[in-house]
Amino acid sequence: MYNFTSVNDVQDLSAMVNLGLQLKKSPNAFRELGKYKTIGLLFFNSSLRTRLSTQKAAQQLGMDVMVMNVGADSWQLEMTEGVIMNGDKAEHVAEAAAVIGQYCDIVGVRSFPGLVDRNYDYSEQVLNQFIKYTGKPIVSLESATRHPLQSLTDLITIEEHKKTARPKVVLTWAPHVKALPQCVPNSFAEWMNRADVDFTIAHPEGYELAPEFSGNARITHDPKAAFIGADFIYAKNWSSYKDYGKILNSDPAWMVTKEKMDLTNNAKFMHCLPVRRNVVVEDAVIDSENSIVIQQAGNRVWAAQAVLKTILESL
Ligand SMILES: CCC[C@H](NC(=O)CCC(=O)O)C(=O)O
Ligand SMILES: NC(=O)OP(=O)(O)O
Repeated sequence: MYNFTSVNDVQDLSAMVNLGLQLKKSPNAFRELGKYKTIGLLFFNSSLRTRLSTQKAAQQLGMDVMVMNVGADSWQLEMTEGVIMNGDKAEHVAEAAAVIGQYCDIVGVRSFPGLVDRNYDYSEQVLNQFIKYTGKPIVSLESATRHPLQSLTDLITIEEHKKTARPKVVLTWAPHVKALPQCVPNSFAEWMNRADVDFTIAHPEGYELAPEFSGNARITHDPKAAFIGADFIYAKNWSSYKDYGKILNSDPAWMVTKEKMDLTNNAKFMHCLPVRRNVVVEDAVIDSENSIVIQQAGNRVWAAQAVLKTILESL
């Protein structure tokens, strides 16, 4: 594996999941592998889990780590090709990425979508420019359309906690006060459609994900029905893909409540975090023993370490 930007970069999904679980048991088994190698982690947007877990994973493989908040710590970058740079942006991504590629053996990039121009976002302009100009392996730390480290984490967590061979997994939309990316649900759906699970997506009308992501998932527009008999409830807000970047619904009936969780097969509650308590999910659920959001966040380290180990072995 060279780049890690989507599930398509993973040759053997169950082997990658098992590697994550193996590393969780023996975190320092490969501490020599990344010695004298450097990873650069670039953040155009905020992060807690991705920033800390990826650093920890790299350190546990013996790597040196450099972290930069692009635009805040560095120069404002011009991302558009062929423009006259007479505005407020001092550096073009062509030079910035190429220079970063001189310093790093692997580069991680977080760059959320603008949620204005769907074609621009869904063509992954920013991620592809770093792939083009760094000349080094790129790991997505959440791009304009996907969050693959989160999705590998989610699959590892489901594998760890499932009680049946083919669990019923439900991705349920939940309200939010802001227009959020489709990255996490896109990516979760992409990975679940390749995993051995019974997968349902529940969302209001108008929140259909792009078909290349929702795939053959069962879809329902009923905020309760999918909870019946579920083994895993994965809650997430996203803005409309069809009416791009818009908030079409804020009905609190879509919030995850104990009443709805009581319809499940004693389901585990999952969320990628950060989560808006009592908007997305009520305290009674996220504070219950059915919530595995902290264990899920802990597994971010093992997902990142499995990916970095696999890339290091191909260098
Ligand atoms: C891992 C999730 C990152 C991001 N979440 C947010 O931007 C939440 C921001 C907020 O709640 O104000 C998202 O939804 O893609
Ligand atoms: N889930 C996740 O990626 O969290 P951060 O945005 O805090 O990194």
